Amino acid sequence: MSLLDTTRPSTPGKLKQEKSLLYLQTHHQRSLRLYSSLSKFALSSFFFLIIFLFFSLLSSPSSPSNRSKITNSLPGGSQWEKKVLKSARPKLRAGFTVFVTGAAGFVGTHVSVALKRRGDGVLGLDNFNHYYDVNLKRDRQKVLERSGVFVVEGDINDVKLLQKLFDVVYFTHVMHLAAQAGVRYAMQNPKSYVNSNIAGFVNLLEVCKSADPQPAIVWASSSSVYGLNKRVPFSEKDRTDQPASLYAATKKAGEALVHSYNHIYGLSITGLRFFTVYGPWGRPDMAYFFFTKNILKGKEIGVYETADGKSVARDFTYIDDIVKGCLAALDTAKNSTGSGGKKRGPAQLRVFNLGNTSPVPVSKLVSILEKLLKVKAKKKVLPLPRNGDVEFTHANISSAQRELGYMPATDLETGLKKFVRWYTGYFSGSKKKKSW
Ligand SMILES: O=C(O)[C@H]1O[C@H](OP(=O)(O)OP(=O)(O)OC[C@H]2O[C@@H](n3ccc(=O)[nH]c3=O)[C@H](O)[C@@H]2O)[C@H](O)[C@@H](O)[C@@H]1O
Repeated sequence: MSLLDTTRPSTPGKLKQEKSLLYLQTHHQRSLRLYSSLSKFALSSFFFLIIFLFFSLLSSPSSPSNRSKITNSLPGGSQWEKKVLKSARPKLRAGFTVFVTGAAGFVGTHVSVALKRRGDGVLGLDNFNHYYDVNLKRDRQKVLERSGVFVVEGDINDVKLLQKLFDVVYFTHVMHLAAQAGVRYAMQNPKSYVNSNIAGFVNLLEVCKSADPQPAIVWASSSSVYGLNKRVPFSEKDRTDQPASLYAATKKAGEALVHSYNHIYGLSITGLRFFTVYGPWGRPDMAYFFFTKNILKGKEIGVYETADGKSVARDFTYIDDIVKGCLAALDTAKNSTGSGGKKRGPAQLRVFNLGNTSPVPVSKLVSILEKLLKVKAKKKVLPLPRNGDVEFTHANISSAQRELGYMPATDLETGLKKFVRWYTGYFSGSKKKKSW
């Protein structure tokens, strides 16, 4: 319109015609210009888009090369399978191929490293749950990696994953240590105990029973199955039908489950009743660990005593002794007799106490820690809460001694010294943290 406004027509009649003609012409020209610049813009945008898509396809994770890299490192991918096979391959010809569940746990890490060191193949599995500090589990995983043990991140409740692992590797043995541990936490989260210690265990047994050939299984039961048993020292022949906690009940359930899998499917199974295992890289939910932490921080610690005024006592067992017992159980395990879910004959079924045979009152544990840490503890004596704790534990180990050659060699003071050395190194952030 501005062009029309500035053109002054000579006659008014002509003006209308000229004006409309001029309007049509200029409108047409403007439209042409507009269309041409629009089409130029569209064309260049189109080219720009093509170039952008081309480069983003090249660099994006979904480009064919990257995509295959990612899928290869996921469970089932070829890189992943390579790692699994490398870790599981024994160095020695007669070496075992052991599947260790709960491999990034306290006992799992120690057992896996010991097996790998002596030349067995080890594949780990761990779900890295948040029951306690995951950083500690990740640091244990680094230790395992340095020893050549690959830990698959997954849960024993994941049947497909277990199946996949058993398809890829022929395991001669399974060392089943994955569990929801801790006596007192069972009151807060009972389901997690049922989920891991019963449902997860059944999944694992199902996969093992169908494997061809079947592996021999060694698994972690607990001293807590003795519950309210009063006969001391606790013998494998004593009654275990009075669990004092849900945790103990799920471990006892595990013992009943393995009986049926042994009976029906011919799986060779050995249960190990661990007695309050302690040591470097231990579990922060256990008393010796959080007592150390709280004593060093000047915080109060609650020391339980029985109704008649005695300190509760535990048959504290050092980790290295437990590792020896686990390896001996694997070494003496006979082959399973079934295959592909069918039993061919009776199979081995064993249960052993792995303890230290010398119960120590918790008050004594505290005085040893005070001496080692050179700090006086702020103790508060409390009545033993009704949360599933038992008053004392004491292992009779004659059966393990006879059949496994098990002989604990570390007393509580020596073991705690090693724990305190590790603890102070690890939490000071020094390079010692990285050493095993
Ligand atoms: O061997 C076992 O059967 C069990 O050993 C430990 O269970 P627990 O012996 O209760 O070990 P802690 O929780 O470290 O307790 C050790 C002792 O310290 C006492 N305690 C615990 C906590 C506390 O605040 N004060 C205290 O005096 C307990 O009553 C117990 O006598 C493990 O946590 C279980 O997973 C394992 O199965």
